[in-house]
Amino acid sequence: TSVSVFKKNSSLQFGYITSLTGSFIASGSIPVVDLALKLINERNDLLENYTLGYTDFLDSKCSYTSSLDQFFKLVNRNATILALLGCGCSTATIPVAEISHYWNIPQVAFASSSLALFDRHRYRNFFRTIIAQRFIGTALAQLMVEFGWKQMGVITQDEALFQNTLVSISTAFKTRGLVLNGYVIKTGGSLDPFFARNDAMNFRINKINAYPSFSYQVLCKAYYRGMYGSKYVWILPMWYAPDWWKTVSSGNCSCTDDIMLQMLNGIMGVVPEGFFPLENESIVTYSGLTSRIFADQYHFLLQEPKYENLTELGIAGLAFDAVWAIAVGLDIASKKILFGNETGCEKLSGEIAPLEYFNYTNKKLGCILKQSFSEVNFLGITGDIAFTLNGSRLDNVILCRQYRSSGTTVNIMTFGRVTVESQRSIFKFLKGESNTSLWIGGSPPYDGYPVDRLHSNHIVLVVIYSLTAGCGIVFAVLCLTFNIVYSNKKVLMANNAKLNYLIILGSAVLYISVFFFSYTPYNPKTQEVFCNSRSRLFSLGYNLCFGVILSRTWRIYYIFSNIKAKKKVGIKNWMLLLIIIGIVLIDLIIIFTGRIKHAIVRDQEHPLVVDDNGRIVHYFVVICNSSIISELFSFGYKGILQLCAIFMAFHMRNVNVKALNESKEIAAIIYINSIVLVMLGVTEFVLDRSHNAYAALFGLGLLIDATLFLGFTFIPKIFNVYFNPHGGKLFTNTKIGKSMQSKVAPERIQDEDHCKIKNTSCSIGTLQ
Ligand SMILES: NCCCC(=O)O
Repeated sequence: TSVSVFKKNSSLQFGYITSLTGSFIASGSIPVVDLALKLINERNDLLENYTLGYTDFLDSKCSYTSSLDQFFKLVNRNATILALLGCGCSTATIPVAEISHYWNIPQVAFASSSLALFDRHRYRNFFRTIIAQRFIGTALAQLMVEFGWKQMGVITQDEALFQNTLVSISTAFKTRGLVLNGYVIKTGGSLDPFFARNDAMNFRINKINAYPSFSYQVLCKAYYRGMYGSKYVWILPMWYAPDWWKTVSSGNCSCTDDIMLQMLNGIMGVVPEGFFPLENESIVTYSGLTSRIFADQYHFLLQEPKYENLTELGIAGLAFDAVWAIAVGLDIASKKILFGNETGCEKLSGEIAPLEYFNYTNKKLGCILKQSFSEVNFLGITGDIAFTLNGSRLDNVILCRQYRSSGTTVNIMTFGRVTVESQRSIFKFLKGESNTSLWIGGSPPYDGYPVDRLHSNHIVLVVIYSLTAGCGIVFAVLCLTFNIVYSNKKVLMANNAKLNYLIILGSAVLYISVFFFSYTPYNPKTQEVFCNSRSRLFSLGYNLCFGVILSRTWRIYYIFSNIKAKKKVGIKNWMLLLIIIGIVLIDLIIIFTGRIKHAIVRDQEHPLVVDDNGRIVHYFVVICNSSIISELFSFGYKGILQLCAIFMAFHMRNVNVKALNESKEIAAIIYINSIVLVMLGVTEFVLDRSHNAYAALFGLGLLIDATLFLGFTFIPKIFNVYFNPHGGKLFTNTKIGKSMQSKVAPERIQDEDHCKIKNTSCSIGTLQ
């Protein structure tokens, strides 16, 4: 049926394809299209000799293929159309807009806001009254900044419109340094990937970038997951039909209207101002209507029997303006034709002829039509209707709106607007609106952005270990005093008292390093310094002590292995010193050549903590491992030294020359140190990210080791000096086990030891 109201001389027709079914329903445009035609055809100053009408309305089903199908049907009819109104949602419009210019007709859309349609090379004859979703990202980013949010989750329906909006959001977010966690879900696909993300609950601000039925499902699912209330903010496109959330309208029954009302309350979003009829309801537009009258008439029409089953369209004003744009465009064209004005279209094929004689192959008329539509400029019900070079309207004002429900009704309130300018964008609350009217509690909810904190070790651990290490240092000072005061006692002279200074120094360094292992400064840079210091202090202290023990072990082992040799076996002081220096140096070279990598990594002991204010806290620790190779080298090196010591200690297990060779104490040190070394190695390689366990075990190992070296070296000597101040019994208890008996006569050891103590020329491995 052809729709035209008042007949003039000739009739002009446009095609009308819209999405009557599918993801986006724009059937509610029919009454306003009819209303616009009625008003246009009543006018004498517009399309004077013509009656404008559309052939019939066709359903693009908001689908790519259905839309193309309808378009081909339309252009293959006998009746020629001069323009196309359509084709509903962006998904349906895009493919038709790509080919409609081959039929030389202009296409005007009122419900296709995809950014993709900006491409003039592809969509040559395309115009639209709807504003493109160009500034949605910028406006959202501005709101994020305004409310102090840093991150947002976004679930996007896999459709052209939303894919492009997602790009616009992520570009704007990147510019502002905001975090976007996006999921794209196919239409009809499962929403689980979005909700099952590990960190889904961390995102308290979520944007649904989708058509209404998809949004319904997301909100419904969010309800059952408890993702609503004052702690969550959902952001929606704000151009949905007024009743989109109702169970009946959405065709969805997983949630009740009550549930959806609960979900809707507080939901906010942004939408270009030009989507809606003028806010100032007293301005009379080109159509002769004010926005108030338009709204009243629309609601009145929707009650009429022929329209009663249609879904109210939130953007009906754009459909109304689109019909007016077609009328004005055709009117301009008819005047150009009347005056023979074909400027810019001269070289094209086809005759300049009245509009009623237009056919799809007439490029000249097609060109005039396109040019005429480009010149359209009038005040529509939604604002100024004029097209830029890419066929879209200019609009840089984005409205910020919020659903507010009371009882069983829900209203959409505009609370602010973002004005997007080339350099910056500005958000302003509307009069009477503020954070207080927007949020329960008067301030924006927490966005779930984790607060990063550097974890420090438990204070009890730090205190206990520091006190113990302090006691250790006091003990080292006492040993030092003892070593100085009693340096002329036989028990010390017989055991290279000077080397004891190195043990004292090494142990003190180990005690000091305990503090560096247990205390963790809050500043990452200071932590790095601590990290560097502690690994070096540990190696230095350990090797000083163990170097002395090893060199002494070797001395005894060497003497007793060469006891039968004719030539006197002499081990000089400097030889032992050289061994110790060598041992220390090699490890320090390993430590210093291995690159120390500082990394701030998630604390495995406390990966995620919610603090008293409900904020998510991510704890981090600074780890400062050398490269694994250098760590392996360093511990491997210590392990090899340990094995050598065990080997020698094992072979001397039956030697017992009291006070001279300390073989029992040395053996005890070596065996106990083996266990400590294993503990340190395991801690270093396995527990480096569990900072408290690491500090506790490594610190314990160091305390044991330092005390072991000091204690076993000095306590027997202190006892000895106390009970045997003159060293009289020093050489009376000499036993040599089976393995050594064959090699040495006890009298010889005694004699040679004795000679040393008496400060004579001596050769049994004593320092000279
Ligand atoms: N404002 C409705 C947009 C729908 C679409 O572009 O598909």
